[in-house]
Amino acid sequence: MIPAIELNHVSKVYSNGTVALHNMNLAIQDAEFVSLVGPSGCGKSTVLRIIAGLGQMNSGSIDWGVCDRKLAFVFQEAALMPWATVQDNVHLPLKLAGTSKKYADVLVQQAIQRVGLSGFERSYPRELSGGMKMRVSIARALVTKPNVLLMDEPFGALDEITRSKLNRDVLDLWSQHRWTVVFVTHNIYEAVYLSNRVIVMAARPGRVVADIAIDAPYPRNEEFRTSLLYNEYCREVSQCLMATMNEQPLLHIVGNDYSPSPQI
Ligand SMILES: Nc1ncnc2c1ncn2[C@@H]1O[C@H](COP(=O)(O)OP(=O)(O)OP(=O)(O)O)[C@@H](O)[C@H]1O
Repeated sequence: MIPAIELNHVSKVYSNGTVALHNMNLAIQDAEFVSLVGPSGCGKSTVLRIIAGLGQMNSGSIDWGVCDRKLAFVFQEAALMPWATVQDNVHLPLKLAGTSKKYADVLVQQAIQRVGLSGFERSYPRELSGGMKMRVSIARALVTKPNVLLMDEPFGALDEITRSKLNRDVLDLWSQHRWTVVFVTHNIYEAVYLSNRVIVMAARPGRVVADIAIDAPYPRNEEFRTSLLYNEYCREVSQCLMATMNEQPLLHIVGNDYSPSPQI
């Protein structure tokens, strides 16, 4: 099967010499829910930005197996326009795309309803909780009917209960729409709960160190969260993460270039 997104030997060095990614390979299948976890600075956001075309790679390539590719990005900050209502915020990408007002109104209403915010169309961001703002942000991503959803720690700033609720809602939406999802999180429990696969990355330079299939059926519910299987997967991911923390850097910077660290 041709992967929906395939990173081949992708490397990224920022202009200040930081080797954010080195020789990263990752194949994501159509309709897969894949989470990236790893220590701070290991390049998770860089991967998302490169997939989204928001950043250039220095070497390597991305192959796309998705026909009619439509990407949407959800950031950690809801980044809503404070002066605009919920419906106007959700309408923004359609306005930018020049979608007719009549069709856009239908899409906006559908997206707001999907994220459970019906009745709040005319509310302003200041009148919403953190979780509701994040729902608006998700609605704004969904309104364009994406087939690839890139989420960069979308629930990192939320309390645990709100995060759990949004996790369930995202899984419900995903089971209906079957987007290909690449989800960045620091939270092992969230990653295991949501994903078909958890990719563990290490830092300096950013690279994949483990690819763990979460072999548990969907729909996943509270029963799964309290199961032995879930706990075992969380422990496995956690152990991989701990192992990455104890590693020595593999690369060092030489001018604007980088090369393997000398073996000691
Ligand atoms: N624009 C930039 N210029 C220079 N270095 C950058 C830039 N953006 C990121 N970096 C560096 O690249 C590395 C990877 O950053 P990135 O944000 O992708 O990591 P991350 O795993 O998403 O981190 P976090 O979990 O803290 O959000 C880090 O060392 C970071 O300091």
